[in-house]
Amino acid sequence: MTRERIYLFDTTLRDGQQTPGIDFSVEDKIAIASLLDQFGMDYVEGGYPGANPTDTEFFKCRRTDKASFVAFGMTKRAGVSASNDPGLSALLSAKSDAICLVAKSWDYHVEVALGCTNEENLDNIRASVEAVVASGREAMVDCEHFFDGYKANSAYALACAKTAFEAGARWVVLCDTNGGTQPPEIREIVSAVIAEGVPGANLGIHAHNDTGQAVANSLAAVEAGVRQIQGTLNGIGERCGNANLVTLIATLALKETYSSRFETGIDAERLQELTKLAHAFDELLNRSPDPQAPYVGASAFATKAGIHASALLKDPRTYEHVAPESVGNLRKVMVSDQGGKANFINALKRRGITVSKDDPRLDKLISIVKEREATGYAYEGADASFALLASRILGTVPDFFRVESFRVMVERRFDANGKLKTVSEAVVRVIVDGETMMSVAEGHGPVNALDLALRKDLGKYQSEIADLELADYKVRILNGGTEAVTRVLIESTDRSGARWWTVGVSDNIIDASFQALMDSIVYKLLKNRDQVGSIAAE
Ligand SMILES: CC(=O)SCCNC(=O)CCNC(=O)[C@H](O)C(C)(C)COP(=O)(O)OP(=O)(O)OC[C@H]1O[C@@H](n2cnc3c(N)ncnc32)[C@H](O)[C@@H]1OP(=O)(O)O
Ligand SMILES: CC(=O)C(=O)O
Repeated sequence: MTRERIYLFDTTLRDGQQTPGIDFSVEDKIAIASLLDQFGMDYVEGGYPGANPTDTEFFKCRRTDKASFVAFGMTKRAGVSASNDPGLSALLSAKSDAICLVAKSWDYHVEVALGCTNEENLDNIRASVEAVVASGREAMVDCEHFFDGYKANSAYALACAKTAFEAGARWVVLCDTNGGTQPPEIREIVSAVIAEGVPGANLGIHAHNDTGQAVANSLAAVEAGVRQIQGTLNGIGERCGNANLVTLIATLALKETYSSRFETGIDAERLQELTKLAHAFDELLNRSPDPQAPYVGASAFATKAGIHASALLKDPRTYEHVAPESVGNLRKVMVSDQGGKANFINALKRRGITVSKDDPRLDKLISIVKEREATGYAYEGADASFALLASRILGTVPDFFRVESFRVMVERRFDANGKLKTVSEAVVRVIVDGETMMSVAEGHGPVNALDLALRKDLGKYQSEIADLELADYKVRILNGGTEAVTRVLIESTDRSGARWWTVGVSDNIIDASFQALMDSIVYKLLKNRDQVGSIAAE
């Protein structure tokens, strides 16, 4: 059976730009447009030329090779001709393959926001689309508030959509601008528009996520007949965001109910780069990827429940709706107080440690992890601390060095210029091969000072940890009050690009940090010797 083509329209650089807290530079836009283009989107909407200097600059040249490069802007205003409307002129002079015009389709908005008559608005739509078509560009119209407009005055909303289509718009995009419409309403209204003469092959959907239904609404619209979906990477966008194209791409490709009837421009091979795309985008935004993002989150194929892990290891299909590798993600079986033997055996196997199910040391490891987690440790997020603990229980870890004592001071004082300053200083005494070394360091805060002092002089191991860097530091207070128990998680990295997490728990934040720092250094020394795991493999 031939499958119908669904066109993917990405508005990350336009509606995504309307996300609170997100502000793209021209360089950001160039990088993101290139990611989207290479991934295989059909349309990349770059922004609103004429609205701000960034977007005007961005549209000075075409920014995609394969995808159609789209400029966004509003229809002409009432009372001026298309050729005399400055906004439309700016749009027409932008270097784009297509122009997406936003048009009012709710009569209430025409009255309140535009302050013109319904007829004038229809005329604005018609004249603007005709101007775009005359410029040789593909025209499309985002019918703003289409679903709310349809519910208030279906004849007028339909008239707007039909006017756009009859004037030559390749796509008439039905927008759930306020994001409150529900999937059954989307299905019913899209079907009515098609029945009124705008073919599904010319209809698109633009859904917002204000009730968490943007993806479901987009799919409902596809089921009812639309053939273009607008959305953004990782669902960014105004307020609660837009339909998440990452989720939609995977669903359309991997769920039989859609994949048997539809295809997008993303083939199975490209789909395996989906996780990379989603994470690369977060990297550009300088934010951590959402671990629970469908398909691409770090937890999307992770399990810490013992019952699940046991079955999953017999056959992954027992607890996975699709194979993680189909979207370039990974299966993760974690260790925690929710885990049974299967979780632990699998976690150890990943580190090259083979241990049999009836080995009493395995029971000991499980009970220590469970006891420690009860006091606040969290090994599922601290892989390196788990590896060290397992290595210590199942085998041995060399005593590279011993910290005899440490002292951390925080002093608030006036400096030589009379400026009030808070200074942190740490002193650490370390014994390596029977020799005591004392290091002193000042840091931005007490933990930084302790870290610097600890890594300042490790005798014969010093050169080995020269490339060790702390990448992240997370503190979690496990119960309230100033005497609370604190969990510290530290992410470390080195020149090889490897990253590892370690954990410390104490009612003293410095002590908790010290434990995590120590684990990180010892892990690094083991790692340098390729001994992570293998020392325990007996
Ligand atoms: C649902 C959406 O996401 S639509 C996209 C929304 N995105 C943005 O607004 C971001 C970019 N916008 C901007 O930078 C500015 O709003 C501009 C440059 C477009 C316009 O700025 P200004 O001319 O100062 O107008 P302002 O923003 O105050 O108000 C919008 C104007 O556009 C008019 N307008 C709104 N939609 C349309 C439309 N579809 N067709 C014609 N005119 C419209 C409004 O009536 C209002 O006109 P008024 O100034 O005569 O009252
Ligand atoms: C056009 C648009 O972004 C909307 O209606 O939501």
